Amino acid sequence: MELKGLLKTQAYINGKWVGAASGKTFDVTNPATGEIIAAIPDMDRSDVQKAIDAADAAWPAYRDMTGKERAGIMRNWFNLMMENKDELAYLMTIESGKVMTESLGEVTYGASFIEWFAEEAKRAYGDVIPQHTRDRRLVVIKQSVGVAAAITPWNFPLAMITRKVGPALAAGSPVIVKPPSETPLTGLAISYLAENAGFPPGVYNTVTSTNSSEVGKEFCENKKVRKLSFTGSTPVGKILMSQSAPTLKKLSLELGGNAPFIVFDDADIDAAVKGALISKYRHNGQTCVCVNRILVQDKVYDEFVDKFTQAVQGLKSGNVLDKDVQVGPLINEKGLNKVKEFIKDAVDKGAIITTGGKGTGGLFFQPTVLANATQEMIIAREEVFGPVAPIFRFHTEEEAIQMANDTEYGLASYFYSKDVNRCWRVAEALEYGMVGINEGIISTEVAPFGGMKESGFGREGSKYGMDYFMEIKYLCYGGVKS
Ligand SMILES: NC(=O)c1ccc[n+]([C@@H]2O[C@H](COP(=O)([O-])OP(=O)(O)OC[C@H]3O[C@@H](n4cnc5c(N)ncnc54)[C@H](O)[C@@H]3O)[C@@H](O)[C@H]2O)c1
Ligand SMILES: O=C[C@H](O)CS(=O)(=O)O
Repeated sequence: MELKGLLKTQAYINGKWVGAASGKTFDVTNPATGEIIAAIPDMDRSDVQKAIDAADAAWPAYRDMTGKERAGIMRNWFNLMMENKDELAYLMTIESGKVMTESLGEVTYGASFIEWFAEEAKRAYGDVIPQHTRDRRLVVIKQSVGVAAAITPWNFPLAMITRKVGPALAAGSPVIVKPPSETPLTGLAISYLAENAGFPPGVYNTVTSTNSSEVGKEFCENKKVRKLSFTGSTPVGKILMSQSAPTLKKLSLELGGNAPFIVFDDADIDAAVKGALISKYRHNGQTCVCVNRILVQDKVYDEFVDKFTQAVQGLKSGNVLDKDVQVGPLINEKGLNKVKEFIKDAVDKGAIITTGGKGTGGLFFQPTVLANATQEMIIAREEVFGPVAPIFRFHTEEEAIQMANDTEYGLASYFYSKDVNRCWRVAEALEYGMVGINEGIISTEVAPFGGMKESGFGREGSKYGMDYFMEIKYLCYGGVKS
């Protein structure tokens, strides 16, 4: 696979490809090989201010377009992403270490948000309200919120961007994207496709920087930015929320998780093993909705541990560019060391490694299963963000729900049971924004993605997604002669 023109090494502001005013750059490296892929602009606040000014200047004309006109440009962009799927996936794999099959899947998943919101752009319906007096007429309209900034994480270099800019662009809001310094190249590539799709200059902007806290402060403090949508860790989400208070910035926060995966004794165990495997080891365990804790009812605990261990041992490692490889590297040393630290803590507190537990060179680590896990272990309370599955034992439904909810996070959760009444009871009792019932993969553009508690607030995708980038305005017409 060769790069045919989607490797962009400059940032994209106001319809132009530019470097940092300072001339500074930073390297993007391949986590699977350690090789440098490219050097790209290391921007500061003055560069970001230029992007914000360009977006603000483009806003009036863009918001005055009809939803149908915006939809046409978005449809072009969706088509270009799909036409360039292989090259986008290749770029994503070499900069993120995501195995090729998952990168191909992410391009389709990420592009689906543009397809979905191109359609939603034509349906930003308001209301006509039956008037409360004879001489008035009441109408509600929805309008673009204004310039929207997006800060995104490294684990989904394309989909976390399109899940934000899709509703914004559909609503008539120009965007400034700050992709992660670990994986910015895919974001720059889709900026090039956005340019070719026909977005007017200033409507779509991408700034690149290792000075993420400075960029974040500019987004929070600059009054021209009306909306900030962030996806990343909970600690950073809290920083942004406190920084946004002085300007009362509209916020959407998609933050960390600690997903429970409950297996009841009436579950289809083979289906539960399959669901837990794909949900846990997707992107090497580096997704916010990956299973972080597997809770298995006493009667089926040993059967599940045995079958799940065997399934994990069947996962194929190797060259992440090969389409049959399922296990890639961790994103960096910090991620690798966190995995090792969590395993050591668990083993010191009584966990038993049934498979894995060792590094295999570089940033690669064996998919690992820990039996005999307990609530005292760090891995019970924090997302490991790596290929480690701790398996906890429980006795009653009430205990399972208590264990599952015993966390400050509330993003995704999963459980397997064939008892319909139990399914309703448990689904309603789990304190999570999303619940997979006999299913380990739940994310889709047609359903609302998001969490509660310290996993953040707001929803992305679905018919609800655009409302986070729109203002609701009430018009009251008086003096109407009946
Ligand atoms: N809820 C979701 O949809 C979702 C999706 C993906 C990842 N995540 C979470 O993200 C985390 C992993 O991603 P990560 O390591 O990139 O997270 P991170 O919070 O370290 O970084 C996310 C983004 O924020 C930027 N950033 C870092 N510090 C900042 C600051 N002080 N001000 C402004 N921006 C700052 C980074 O450069 C990056 O672009 C995990 O906790 C995972 O659960 C959540
Ligand atoms: O890691 C976070 C992503 O939101 C996961 S998913 O691709 O949306 O399931």
